[in-house]
Amino acid sequence: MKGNSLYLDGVSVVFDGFRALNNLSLIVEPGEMRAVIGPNGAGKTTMMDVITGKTRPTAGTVRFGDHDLTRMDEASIANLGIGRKFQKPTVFDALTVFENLELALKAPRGTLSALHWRLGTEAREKIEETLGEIGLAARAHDLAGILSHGQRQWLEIGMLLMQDPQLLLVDEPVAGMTDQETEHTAALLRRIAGTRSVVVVEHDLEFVRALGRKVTVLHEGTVLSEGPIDQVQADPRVIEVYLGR
Ligand SMILES: Nc1ncnc2c1ncn2[C@@H]1O[C@H](COP(=O)(O)OP(=O)(O)OP(=O)(O)O)[C@@H](O)[C@H]1O
Repeated sequence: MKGNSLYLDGVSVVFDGFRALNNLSLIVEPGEMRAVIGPNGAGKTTMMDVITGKTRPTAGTVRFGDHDLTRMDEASIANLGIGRKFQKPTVFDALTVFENLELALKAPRGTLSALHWRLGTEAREKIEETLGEIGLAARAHDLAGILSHGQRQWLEIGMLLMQDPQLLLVDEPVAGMTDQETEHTAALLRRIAGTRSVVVVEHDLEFVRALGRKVTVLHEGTVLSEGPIDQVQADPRVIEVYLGR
């Protein structure tokens, strides 16, 4: 499929002599969904920060297709189509679900006034398509403030989708969710991946299993193990440093 691969090669991040990332290499293909797990302090957040330009690597290559992300600022990286969902939702409680999605739509630039109506229709269609994708069509005109924790997380994912990302980085999406919400989130992310790449950082291994995709285990800033969940869970190195604790 078309789209860009995410390519990290030999990436290190050193904070005051401490190696948060240590020669990390990782490739995420266009349309792929990758789960990243690892114990506290493994470097998962730092990896996301390096991809989004929040943290500059001390060494190594970070590319998205032909773009060298180490030379770009956060806004330019976001404009390439790399979206990040943090753990804490930032939806507007006093607006409806529909209005939150509308607000997240990129304002069309340099639009002629004659095109406004048509673009308005396109925007509405896009919002409706996204409502379907995140499973909140029936809640479109409810205030975001009355949504459940899980529904707010889905709305936030929807707000990112409004910006047509090529790569979505999702940080601990199921923390605090009910089992049913967790299952719904796995299905939602499986739907989203395919037309976009998705990198999910998560502690909940049952959720990672439900995603059913390749897993990367980080430890001490580098890749300890990579493969299907059954394979990494059976890897003695993983059992020793992470799963067995
Ligand atoms: N700005 C910073 N200055 C100094 N050390 C930092 C900084 N940011 C992160 N670290 C350290 O780097 C290591 C990796 O942190 P990181 O947050 O990337 O791990 P993580 O895998 O996301 O952990 P968690 O699962 O707890 O969120 C940790 O030991 C952390 O204390």
